[in-house]
Amino acid sequence: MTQERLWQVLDPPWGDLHALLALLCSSAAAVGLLRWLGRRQVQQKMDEARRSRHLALERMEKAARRLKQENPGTQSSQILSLTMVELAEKLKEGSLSPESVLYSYMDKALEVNQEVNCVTDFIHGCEDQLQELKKQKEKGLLYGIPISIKDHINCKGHISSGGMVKFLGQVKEVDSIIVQVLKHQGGIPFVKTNIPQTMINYDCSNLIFGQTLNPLNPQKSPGGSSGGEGALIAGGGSILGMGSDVGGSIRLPSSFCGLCGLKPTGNRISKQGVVGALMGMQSVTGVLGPMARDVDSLALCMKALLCQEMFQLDPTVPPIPFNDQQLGPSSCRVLRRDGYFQPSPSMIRAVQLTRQLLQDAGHTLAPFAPPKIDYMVDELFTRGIFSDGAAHLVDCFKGDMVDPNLKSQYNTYRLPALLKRILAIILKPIYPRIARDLGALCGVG
Ligand SMILES: CCCCCCCC/C=C\CCCCCCCC(=O)NCC(=O)O
Repeated sequence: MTQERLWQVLDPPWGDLHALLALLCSSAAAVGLLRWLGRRQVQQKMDEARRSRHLALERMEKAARRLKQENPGTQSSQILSLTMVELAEKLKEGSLSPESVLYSYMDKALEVNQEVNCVTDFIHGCEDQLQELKKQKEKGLLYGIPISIKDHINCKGHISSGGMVKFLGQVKEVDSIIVQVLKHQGGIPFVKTNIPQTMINYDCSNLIFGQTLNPLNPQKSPGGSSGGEGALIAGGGSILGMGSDVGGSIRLPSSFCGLCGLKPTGNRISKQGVVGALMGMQSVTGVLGPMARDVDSLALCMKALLCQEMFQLDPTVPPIPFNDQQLGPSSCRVLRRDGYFQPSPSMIRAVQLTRQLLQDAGHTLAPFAPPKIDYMVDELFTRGIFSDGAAHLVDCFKGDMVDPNLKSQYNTYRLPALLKRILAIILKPIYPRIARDLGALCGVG
């Protein structure tokens, strides 16, 4: 009776329940088919990107072989053992040729990549650049230095994937400003390196290019998000790399891989020409910066980057050159613990040793305790980077698959704000920190 009345009200054109069921089933099948097609499209794009990488690495192998044949008698192991400052000097005085240095690093990078999966592309224009260098009237500060570039920093003729399917196939038509300046200073960008999907992560894995391992211990992560850089430089396949950092993406992989990394002050280096998942946030500034084996290399790189070329190409960068003076004895603050994360015994020991070394080198040291650490982390940092409630970040996953390493993070980001707030209230007595994270993930407004 009720069913009959329902049919009367609905006045179904199909006539009976079977037709309704058939419609429901076929709708479900259509949805399933569309999803399957969508996933297949994503899979095809990822396969295509992997094929391109494979071809690029084959091309790199051939180029290295050719350069080797053209420069017989080069002592690659000797070149690879030089510090960046020593290498720069030898290149400048002409006792080493940019060709021999480039192919030594290309060879080594290919070897390291086999072990830890850190290279995503070969910047084939580096061969033309060897010729360009010969035309430059003055030898720049990075003359002939091979440089690795994090995936998301645009290089002409290459994609910047950000570890996301949505950026695949978008070949960049111009170099980012940082790459233009590196080239202006004689540097030779030669490979691009792996990152985690979206780069908002401290590991280094994405579904397109896979997981990067730590060359010091392949059971471990190199850290992220500039993890491909960390792994390649620590493995000896690059002497200088360009990374980026919002909340640790240069500092963490540098630390995990036993390297030096610098997160410069916001807007010190132009960010024009990079892709990312967190665009436009103003309160927490993302920056590009160098990673290398020692501090002198970072200083040389910063000196090279902070030049007229950079200030002219991007007038929003304050035209303040590198200040050599500050490399002398200085007054430093030592952060023994930040009051938020528990340091491991090895970290405590490392800080103590560094403190001693700095003191012995004549620096004046004083303790430093960051004020209001909980407020800084939760309210200024987390709420700052997710000021839109992580909406833009969640949007980046549309038409993509989520890397298993990011699943729990992603699922948390996409909870409705009301649910995040309710969960925060429930979890507050047991897990106050997670509760504060959830509150901060609601964003502002
Ligand atoms: C049960 C799961 C709970 C998940 C809670 C998630 C809370 C997330 C809070 C903060 C995460 C912040 C991650 C920031 C990573 C930043 C890395 C970075 O610097 N990337 C920028 C870059 O590469 O340029």
